[in-house]
Amino acid sequence: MPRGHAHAMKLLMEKARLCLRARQHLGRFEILLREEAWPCMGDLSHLPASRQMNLVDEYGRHMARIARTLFDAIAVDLNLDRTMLSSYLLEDDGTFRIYRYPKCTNANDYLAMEAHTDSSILSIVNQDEVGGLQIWQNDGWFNIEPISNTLVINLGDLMQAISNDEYMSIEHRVSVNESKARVSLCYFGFPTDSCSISSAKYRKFTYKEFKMQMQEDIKAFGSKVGLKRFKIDAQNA
Ligand SMILES: O=C(O)CCC(=O)C(=O)O
Ligand SMILES: [Fe+2]
Repeated sequence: MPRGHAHAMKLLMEKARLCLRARQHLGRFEILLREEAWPCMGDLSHLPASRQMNLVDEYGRHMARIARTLFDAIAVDLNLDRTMLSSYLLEDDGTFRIYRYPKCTNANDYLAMEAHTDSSILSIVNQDEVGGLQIWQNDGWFNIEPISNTLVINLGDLMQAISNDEYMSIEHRVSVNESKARVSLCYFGFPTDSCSISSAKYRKFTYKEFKMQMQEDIKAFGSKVGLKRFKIDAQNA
């Protein structure tokens, strides 16, 4: 990708992503809405804003329920301490994002979202029929083809730490589409701030420490270093 273009694209996407018209605490969820999201919500757009918000809130509650069910099943598999389950995944504090990725010519030269791992416990992605989500697998990028009425679950960094690397955080990115804008609804489940995470391969840290370290790294290096910071015997960047 030409360097100048990559930079311009990055700024553009950052701007688009951070262009939050509303950042509201609606009861249980922090909801981040991108300005362009509403017009493309199709059958929702004719509804009054308060009704749209109710739907978003309701959707978030369903996502929290699904996240809880999945996490609790994984917790049984991992034999996690049952008293810790509610702090490992705090249902009341999920983050819900609605993304709209504009169509873009020269799709091969650009990315809609750079490769990354989620910092969450787990994330639930609902992508539309345009597609574009890709995961890194077997040394290559693998398309997650959209399947209607199907959600994609991405495991995040904190799941990896809790599970002592048994459930690995997946690296993913979003490609751009030349002819169609893409919309995705993404829910991210997180622990409580004070939740203490420890496993054989990681030194003990709280979710709050993880977040603070991430913010420091982003400031210093422009991107997160992530779990490597907490890995025992790892060379910290
Ligand atoms: O839009 C998507 O499908 C994925 C978004 C994503 O990976 C993220 O927000 O972390
Ligand atoms: Fe992600």
